[in-house]
Amino acid sequence: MSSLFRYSRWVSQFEKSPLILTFFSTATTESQPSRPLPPPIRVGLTEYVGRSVFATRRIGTGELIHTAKPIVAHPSFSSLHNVCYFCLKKLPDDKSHSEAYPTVVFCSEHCKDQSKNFYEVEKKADWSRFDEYCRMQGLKYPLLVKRFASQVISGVVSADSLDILQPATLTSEMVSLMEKEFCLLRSTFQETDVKGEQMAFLTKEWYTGVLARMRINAFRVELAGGSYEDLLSSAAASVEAEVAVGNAVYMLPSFYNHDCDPNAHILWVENADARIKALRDIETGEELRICYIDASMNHKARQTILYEGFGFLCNCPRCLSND
Ligand SMILES: C[S@@+](CC[C@H](N)C(=O)[O-])C[C@H]1O[C@@H](n2cnc3c(N)ncnc32)[C@H](O)[C@@H]1O
Repeated sequence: MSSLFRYSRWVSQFEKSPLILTFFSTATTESQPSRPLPPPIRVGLTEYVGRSVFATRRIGTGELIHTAKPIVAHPSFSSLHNVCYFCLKKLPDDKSHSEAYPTVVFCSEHCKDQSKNFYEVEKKADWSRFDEYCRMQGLKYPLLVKRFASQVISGVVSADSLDILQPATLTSEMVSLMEKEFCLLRSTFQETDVKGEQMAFLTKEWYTGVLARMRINAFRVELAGGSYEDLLSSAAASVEAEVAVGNAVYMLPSFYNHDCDPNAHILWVENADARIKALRDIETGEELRICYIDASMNHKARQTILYEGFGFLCNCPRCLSND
């Protein structure tokens, strides 16, 4: 069964009954963090832009709508030695290190424990050729696929767990450019004692299907820092953050469509756990949208980036009014 077919099947399930997705996420009243409430949102179909997220009650400006843990996250090359290899939290200076890869550091026993299964698989292999190729080509998503494949081999996630996400349309040229990184990924696992049947999912079709989803759904994780609790400070800090510490894919945040004048905002305070907050009052039934890009750019620049990076012509009210 092809990935495309599986994706279409999910879409037709949505058409029959809009699904309320609550997994990987919690909503809390910030004063009562110990009693998580279901998030005040549902995922449903829109007329023109596939699935989207809708408010199930009125949401106030600045409200934390929900949080989301990554399905898969990986530090960027430049952050490998100063963030936690699992949660991307900045390491204290005495834990940061300059030694060459493969040394990696976890920020806590909890993160080490969470990583135990996939890291046992990952560290069996010599990743130098794969990593060097990705570094030279400036590729970031193959690192996420490497981590996802290690998670699948270790049995903590299933190989089709990202199939529900919308895939990018890949040209045959894009697919052929992926050949080399795919072969390096597979041969690196093949050189270990991982059994053939544990790697049976690792086909070129699987690889391109996962990468097609990451191209559209992965977020650049930019940490705002632990001291920013108020919404405006967090938003400003996220824009000013020097560099992204890594990339991550989430389930629920992947259903938010884009708007150049959004009513919601995604931010990261101290690690790759995402927070979605309301930027203004949102009415029951209203669609929630975030901004995928720098909204301060002009209309033409925004349209170009959204088309080239995400493959769509933005239909938000701001773009439709040529602003
Ligand atoms: C991260 S997904 C959002 C969820 C998606 N609608 C779905 O059904 O899974 C991004 C994709 O949604 C569509 N999309 C999001 N925002 C849009 C917008 N403002 N205008 C047109 N299409 C949009 C595009 O197809 C884009 O590649």
